[in-house]
Parts: sequence; C-alpha cells; structure tokens
Amino acid sequence: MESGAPAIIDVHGLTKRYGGRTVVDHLDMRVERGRIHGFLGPNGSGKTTTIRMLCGLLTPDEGSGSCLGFDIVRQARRIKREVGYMTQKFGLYEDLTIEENLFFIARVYAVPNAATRVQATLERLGLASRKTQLAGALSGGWKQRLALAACLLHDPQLLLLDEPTAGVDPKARREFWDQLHALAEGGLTVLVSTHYMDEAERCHRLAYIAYGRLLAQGTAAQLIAAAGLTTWSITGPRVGAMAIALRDQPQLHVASFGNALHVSARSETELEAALAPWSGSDMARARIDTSLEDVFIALMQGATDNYAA
Ligand SMILES: Nc1ncnc2c1ncn2[C@@H]1O[C@H](COP(=O)(O)OP(=O)(O)OP(=O)(O)O)[C@@H](O)[C@H]1O
Repeated sequence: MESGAPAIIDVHGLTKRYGGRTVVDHLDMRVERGRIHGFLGPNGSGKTTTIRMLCGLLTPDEGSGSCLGFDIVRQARRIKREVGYMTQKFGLYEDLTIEENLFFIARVYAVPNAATRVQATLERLGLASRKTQLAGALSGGWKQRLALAACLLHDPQLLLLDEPTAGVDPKARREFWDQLHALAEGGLTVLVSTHYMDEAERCHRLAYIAYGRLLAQGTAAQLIAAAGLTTWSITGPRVGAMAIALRDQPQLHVASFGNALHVSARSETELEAALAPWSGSDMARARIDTSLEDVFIALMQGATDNYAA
C-alpha cells in the first residue's frame, strides 16, 4: 500500500504495556511526507499512547523505527524538538491574548526571531486580525486554531494532533480541516486522531486501531475494497426489531443511520439468508456502496478485546 513517497514516520512492532495490559500491540505504521494521515479507533484503543511514543514522550517496551529520520528510542529528545504536538486538552492561558500566548510559547521553547515567527504564524493561520482577543473569550473553533498556531511556531515538519476538533461545531471543524489541507499543500505532514467520519474522509490515508492492534491502513478506497463487504440499506416499520434480531449474528455488521438500517457482511449468500425472513411489502431495501463507517463498524465488531482478562 506504499506510494513511494518518503516516510516521515516508519515504525515496526511498537508495543506499550501498563501493568499486565498491552495497550499498543506490535503496531507497524508508515506516514508519508506532505500527507494527512487519519488515526481512528474506539475510545481507549491506544491512539494517544501511540502518538506519544512517536513523538518521544513515551518509551516503547518493544519495537523500533524512526520519526523525522531520528530513532524513536535513542533520539527521542531530538524528535520532541522537531514535531508539533497538540494534546487533547487546551493548554494555553485563557487570560492572555492570542498574541501574548504565542509570545509566551516562543519564549518557553526559545524560538529564534520570536517577533517574526509570531507575526508569520498569526498570518499563516488567519489569526492576525484577532491577535488582541483573550484566548478565554474565543469560541471552541478559534481556540483550536490558536492551539494549532502554538504547535507551528517552531516551524515543525510534522504535526501530531490528538483529537484536535473534539466538541467543535461542524463549520469550525471544516475550517480547521481546510487549514490542515493548506498546511499539507505546503509540505507539512500531519498525523491526526479523530472520531469523526467526515474528517476520516478528508485524510489522504487512514489507520484504524482497536484494542491496541492496527487492523487496517491505507486510503479510504483501499480500506473499503480490503473489507470486501456487501452492504444493504433497509427501511420500513420493522427496522428496529430487525436491528435487535440481526445484531446477534456474528457474520453481520449492523448499524442504524437515521430511519435506515445498514447491514453488511463478507458473504453475499449469508447476507441474503439473514435478510430473507425480513422481506415483505412494508420493507424496502437497496444495495448501497459500503461506506467508511460501515467498514469501521465491521472492523470493530471483528476485533477481539485483549484487555478483557
Ligand atoms: N499512564 C497509563 N497508565 C495505565 N494505563 C494507561 C495509561 N495511559 C493510557 N492507559 C490505558 O491505555 C489504553 C489506551 O489509551 P489511549 O489514551 O492511548 O487510547 P485512545 O485511543 O487515545 O483513546 P481516546 O480515543 O479515548 O482518546 C486505555 O485503556 C488507557 O486507560
């Protein structure tokens, strides 16, 4: 699934254990220059832990590889200096203005030519006209943009963003992603974790993790093709009862989308057999293209919980 572009992140067998639990389990990941890589998976699947190992903040228990050409174990300090890492928590000062926050960060990280860098970053992210606003008075979307600006001050080649738009409204999320695409156009590489499906669809490549194990990696089209699912959309008064009945069948992947029920399976024959008892003049069904969300539901349902023990 490699395109031949240079790897900014190339790691193999990355593993992290806490107590007796393996929370990241022999994970291989390759991230290419100038692309936006989405990192998806359910809560607690190991995304933050992986990101922290990649940027040198956590030492893996097993595994090896490089990030920005530096060894993730032996040169962790170099990596920390070279990446922009945005954590899930807004870590800026609410009683400082946008500009004061950026100057503060520039001083803490000893960014050379701070005044020039702050000005350039304000303009790069469309924050210049708001620079005197207090961070605490900003909407969620603008706060995230300021946090992104703080990560970019030292001009990193790689951004690691951990759920940067959680809780942000759809318009602000779209603008944030327009910004990410503009940065990627300029050669920046982005690894971004998200739970939002519309954001997954905006990534050049995706990785899906569950229970610490990487289950799929590639473009959206590659993930959909590799899943090999047939999907039907069913509507009618009995879809509620149908969902309850079909969810017990392990070969089926079932999810409600508004008034419609999506049912997917690898085997068309098994799918037909499962749906047959539910046919009738009150139920309408149509074969649809399998969506990324259908694929993630199937991957999640097929994953085994290695934490449960
Ligand atoms: N310092 C720690 N000590 C013990 N367990 C930890 C520690 N950090 C993370 N974990 C556990 O490791 C697992 C993976 O956590 P992680 O935060 O990496 O998941 P995640 O995919 O980022 O989740 P979310 O989508 O909710 O942010 C979780 O079960 C979590 O409770």
